[in-house]
Amino acid sequence: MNQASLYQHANQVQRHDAKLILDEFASTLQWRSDGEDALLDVGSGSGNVLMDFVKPLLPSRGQLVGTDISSQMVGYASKHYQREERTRFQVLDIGCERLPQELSGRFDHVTSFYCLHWVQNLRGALGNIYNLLRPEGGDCLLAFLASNPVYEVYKILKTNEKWSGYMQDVEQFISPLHYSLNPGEEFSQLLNEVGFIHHNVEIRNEVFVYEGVRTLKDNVKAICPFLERMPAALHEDFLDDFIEIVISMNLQQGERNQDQKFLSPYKLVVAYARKSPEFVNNVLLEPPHQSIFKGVD
Ligand SMILES: C[S@@+](CC[C@H](N)C(=O)[O-])C[C@H]1O[C@@H](n2cnc3c(N)ncnc32)[C@H](O)[C@@H]1O
Ligand SMILES: CC(C)=CCC/C(C)=C/CC/C(C)=C/C(=O)O
Repeated sequence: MNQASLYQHANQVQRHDAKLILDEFASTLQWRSDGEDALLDVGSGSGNVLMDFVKPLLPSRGQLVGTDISSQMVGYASKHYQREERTRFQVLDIGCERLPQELSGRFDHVTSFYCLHWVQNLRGALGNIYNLLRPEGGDCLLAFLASNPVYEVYKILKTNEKWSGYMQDVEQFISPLHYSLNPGEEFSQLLNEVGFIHHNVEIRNEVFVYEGVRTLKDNVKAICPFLERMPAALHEDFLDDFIEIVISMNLQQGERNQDQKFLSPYKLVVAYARKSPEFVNNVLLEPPHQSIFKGVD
C-alpha cells in the first residue's frame, strides 16, 4: 500500500481502533520521570494516527520517530508534518535482517497500529521491536489484525481469471495469524521467544459497519495491494466484483442500493509488553536454583 493521500482520507476503522486503544493504555505506558521519552512508531503510513493520537500523549520534551517500509508514505508524512517539532519520519522495514545502528536500542517506547498483519516474518519483526528498545528497558503497544473478511474476499477474487494474474502472491498479504486456531497464544509465544517476559495479549472480536457502497470501496482502494498492479480502467470492475463477493458472504445489511451497509467482523490483536533491564532478564531466565545461589559456593 503506497497511496498515502488515499489512505489518509479513508482510514476510519484504523483511526477508531487506534484512538480507543491509546485512550486505554495511555497510563499503562511507562513514561520517564524526566519527560525525555523517545518513541518510535512502526508502520506509521500517512502519519495521521501518530500525530493525532500518539503525539499528544508524549511529554513536551519527548522525541517522535515515525517509520514505514514505504518511501512514498514516509515522503508524504515528512512533508505533511514538516512543521512538527521533535518529530521525524524515516524508512524502516520492521522485518529487516539488521536494524540501522542509529535506531537500535534508542527508544523508551515502540507503538504500532494496523501494520504487523502486513509482515509475514512476525518473529523477526518482534525481535527488532525488542532491540529498538533501550537495553535498560522500555515498553511497546501493538495492535494489528489477526483476521478480517477481506482476506477471504481476496482468495475468492484470485480464483477469477480476470484477476488471478494480479493476485498470484495473495498469501503474502494475508495476516500471519489469519489461519491460527489460537492467535493470542501464538503471539504470546512469539513475544516470549524474542525476550519479552512481561506481556499481555488480547484478541478482541470487533465489528465495523461501512455506511454505503462508496465508503467500503474507498476503504478497500486505500489498502488493497493488487489495484496498483492493474490499469486504473479496471479498478471499478475489480471493486464491483469485490462487493458481489461481500454480498455472497452475507455481510450486507438492508436494501440493495448505494446506501446499503456492510458488516466487517474481525479479530484484533492488542498487545502490551515490557522489556526488562538486561541484568534482570539474566536473573529471571536462569533456572531458579542457579539464580538463588548466585555467588554462593
Ligand atoms: C494500514 S497502514 C497503518 C498506518 C498507521 N499506523 C495507521 O494506524 O493508520 C499499514 C502501514 O504499514 C506499512 N508496512 C507494511 N509492511 C511494513 C514493514 N515490513 N515495515 C514497516 N512498515 C510496513 C505500510 O506501508 C503501511 O503504511
Ligand atoms: C466487509 C469487508 C470484507 C470489509 C473489508 C474492509 C477492509 C477495507 C478491510 C481492510 C483490512 C486491512 C488489511 C486494513 C489495514 O491494513 O489498514
